[in-house]
Amino acid sequence: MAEDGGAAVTAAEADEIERAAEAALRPRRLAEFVGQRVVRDQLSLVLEAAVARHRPPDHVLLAGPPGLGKTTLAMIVASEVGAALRLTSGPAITHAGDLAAILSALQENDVLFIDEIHRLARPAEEMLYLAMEDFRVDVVVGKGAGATAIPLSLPPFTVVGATTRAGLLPAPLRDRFGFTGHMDFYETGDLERVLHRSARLLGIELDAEAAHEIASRSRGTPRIANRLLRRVQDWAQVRGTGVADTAAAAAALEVFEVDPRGLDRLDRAVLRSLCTRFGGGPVGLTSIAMAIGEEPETVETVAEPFLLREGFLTRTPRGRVATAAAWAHLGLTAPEGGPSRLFD
Ligand SMILES: Nc1ncnc2c1ncn2[C@@H]1O[C@H](COP(=O)(O)OP(=O)(O)OP(=O)(O)O)[C@@H](O)[C@H]1O
Repeated sequence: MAEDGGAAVTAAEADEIERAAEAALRPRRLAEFVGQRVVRDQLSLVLEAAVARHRPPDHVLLAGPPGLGKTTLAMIVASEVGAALRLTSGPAITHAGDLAAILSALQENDVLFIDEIHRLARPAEEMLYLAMEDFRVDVVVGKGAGATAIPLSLPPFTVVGATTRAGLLPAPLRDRFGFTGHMDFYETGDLERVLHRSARLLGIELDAEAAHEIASRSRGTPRIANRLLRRVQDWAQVRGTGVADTAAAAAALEVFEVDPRGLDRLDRAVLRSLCTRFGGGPVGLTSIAMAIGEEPETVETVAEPFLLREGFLTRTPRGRVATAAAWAHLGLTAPEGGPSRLFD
């Protein structure tokens, strides 16, 4: 049976199982964090300097596509400086009052992780500037003309913000971060190291060729690599020899519809709609998202960065355009004078 057991599980339970499996594989210290050498070196300097000065580190912004390790790094920041971590997210803070409650409960040196910080509501954003710069929050008491702002000073703390869309952050907020780490997709070799580490933690025997096969189909993303490893583990235990070998990897990846270039259903749906419904583009992101029944943000943050990087898609001022590689990958013929003409 698969790791989520034979009994029916709800979608929420399945999510919970995935989250727990993910949490068990998180590196706890910077030295265990594989890849992202530039960000790791920069962060290591910032954290060591803060520890030497006995002061909380500067606020840190982590930018990059989902699943590259932003939450993991936020946890590492807290553990490296021996601080407690508080977690929240932009969408969870619907009123400035929610943020005021979180800020006023902070203890000295705490690390406050704000995921999807680009989705903070404007009044909360303004409150955050003040808190990050002056360690102060104005608590508004009363309503209308009688409302008064009572300043409340906060202990020194560190904000670690994560965003998939750094461009959406207003400049005043971006400027309050002393350090921005730009996270990029992982090289296959780094993902192989992530997989070997995860296999050890999961108690799976993983051979080198299988690790390479899984890594090269993981879209440069450790979260995906770990998820595929668990599916290969399922296949190996149920249908194979128990060892995550090349046969298990190839079979499991086929079952879960991950193609040899690492494209999954969403990626292929984006490319297919671009080619077959919109003649290869140019077409707007919203039209593509509507055609495949997805949110524009999902297409933009989950599928598009990988498709751009792999050269299946380009962005032009008039919209998204499928490249010759996209047509070829789908086994389709580009229209006469097709994509190449569009790049003139
Ligand atoms: N450098 C790494 N080394 C080993 N494992 C990693 C690394 N980066 C991420 N992971 C693993 O990938 C998974 C996803 O990481 P994480 O949740 O930190 O990503 P994220 O960037 O915060 O994603 P999102 O923004 O979607 O929440 C975790 O299980 C973590 O163990």
